[in-house]
Amino acid sequence: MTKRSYHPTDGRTGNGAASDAIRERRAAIEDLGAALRTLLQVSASTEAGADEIRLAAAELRRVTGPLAASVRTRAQQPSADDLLGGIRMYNPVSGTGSGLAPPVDAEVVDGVVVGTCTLGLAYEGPPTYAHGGVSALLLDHMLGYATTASGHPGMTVELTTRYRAPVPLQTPLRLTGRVTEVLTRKVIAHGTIATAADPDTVLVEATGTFVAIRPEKVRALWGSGP
Ligand SMILES: CCCCCCCCCCCCCCCC(=O)SCCNC(=O)CCNC(=O)[C@H](O)C(C)(C)COP(=O)(O)OP(=O)(O)OC[C@H]1O[C@@H](n2cnc3c(N)ncnc32)[C@H](O)[C@@H]1OP(=O)(O)O
Repeated sequence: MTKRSYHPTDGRTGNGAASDAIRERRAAIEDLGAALRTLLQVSASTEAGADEIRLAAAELRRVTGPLAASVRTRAQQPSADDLLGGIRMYNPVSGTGSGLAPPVDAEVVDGVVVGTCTLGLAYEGPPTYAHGGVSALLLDHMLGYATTASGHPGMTVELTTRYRAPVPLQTPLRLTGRVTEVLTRKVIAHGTIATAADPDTVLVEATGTFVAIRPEKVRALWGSGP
């Protein structure tokens, strides 16, 4: 069994060349991301009174100030990222620095991307189950990971999701993504969501088409490059 994955702070980095300062900053970003995730989940589930909620909101605005003093623009990539090394700290699905990300932890096992995550109450759609758009987000990521890992990166041009059964919150999940067909510029991939306890019962599946970006499109979208 062969496995491949990337992680920003435990040495499994893309190029292994991060300086101590970058590693330290990534660890701090992870710390903040973890705190934000806890906050997001608690904020979506707290039954505290209005006074406590207002107090927390004021405190949060206060601590945001120093961070907001130095921010990047849309045109700048995060200095802690390593695009070619596969490290994106703020990816909204897998980024350990993102409060939005569950985060999904994924690795390639024998050509299939296998991911795990648990969705908290902040991702609720129908009561006690995940929002369907969140499932689509997770699957788009798994399929995109699979196409990139197969050496055929591209952008999603079509994603078809089939919701067979609701995805339970606060339950460890198992996600998969695999490339099923490589055409000239198009790659087709398929992915699934199941619970970790019952991986053979597919709750949601998706098929996606990804298109390799032509150099002129790269220039049009990102100028000299993202
Ligand atoms: C260990 C290894 C670790 C690796 C570690 C990686 C980890 C990291 C994982 C991150 C995973 C993130 C995964 C998220 C991926 C997004 O979410 S991407 C964001 C969402 N997608 C977009 O915004 C794309 C929007 N679309 C576009 O900008 C343009 O369509 C594109 C993609 C630039 C292509 O434009 P274009 O070059 O002008 O394309 P065009 O020549 O018109 O069409 C090319 C082909 O595609 C076909 N096509 C175009 N549109 C469609 C369509 N809607 N349906 C079907 N076919 C279509 C055309 O028919 C044509 O096919 P052929 O005629 O050649 O057979």
